Amino acid sequence: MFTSDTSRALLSAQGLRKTYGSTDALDGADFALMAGEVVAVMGPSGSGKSTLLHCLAGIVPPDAGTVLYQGKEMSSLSDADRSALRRADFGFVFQFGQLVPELTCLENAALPLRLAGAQRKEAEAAARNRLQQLEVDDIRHHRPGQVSGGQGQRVAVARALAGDPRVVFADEPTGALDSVNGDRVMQLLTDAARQTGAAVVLVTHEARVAAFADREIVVRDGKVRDMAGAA
Ligand SMILES: Nc1ncnc2c1ncn2[C@@H]1O[C@H](COP(=O)(O)OP(=O)(O)OP(=O)(O)O)[C@@H](O)[C@H]1O
Repeated sequence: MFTSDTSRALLSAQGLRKTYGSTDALDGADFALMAGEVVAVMGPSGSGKSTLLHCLAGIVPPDAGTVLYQGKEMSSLSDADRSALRRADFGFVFQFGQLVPELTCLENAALPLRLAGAQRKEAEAAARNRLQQLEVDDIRHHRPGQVSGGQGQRVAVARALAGDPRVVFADEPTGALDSVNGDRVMQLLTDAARQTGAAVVLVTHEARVAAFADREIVVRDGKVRDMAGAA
């Protein structure tokens, strides 16, 4: 259930504003995410969903408003500390184009851990666990160009989860897949997140994708509307 008690939230935002030229991408958006919760962010095209996700993840600085992660204001961190936080605590899945074509699926899944300083063996062992969980361990030696769209997205999810993040940010993770593959990716993503205790912020246009979440919110004209009980 949605709560305005942001003091208990793992990640929260208040009064977020972000303007691009004359466009108000966010116009006073509030948000709260509890630990382990899967929240779908819905809304029409151009309503501000991706901008909200980028501000919550510390990728884009809001023009006004605050983002608190574990009670700490993101804007108070240095760029280096924010990057370190993203590497340690956050995982990311996007619609497409996120796997490095020259690396195998296993190397791709292990990449964030390698970038965070883990040894190859240790990083690849953790990545293999996630590839198994996402049912794509068999294609671990393939390169992304040699696997299907659904398999590639499962590798991307395995990569996002390999470092045991507290929050996974997923922006239209099934947007390039047919409904059968999309549903499978969503089932595996949400099962794995629930098993590891990761919270998920899931941006999607599609009600069938949002149905995998615990709760839905709608972004409209840069503002957030809670949809608890209205699904
Ligand atoms: N980097 C940018 N430069 C200029 N305008 C931007 C930028 N990012 C977003 N916008 C604008 O801000 C508004 C919100 O964009 P955003 O991508 O957050 O919406 P969205 O709800 O995720 O849309 P979609 O569902 O189509 O992906 C749109 O009008 C968009 O054109």
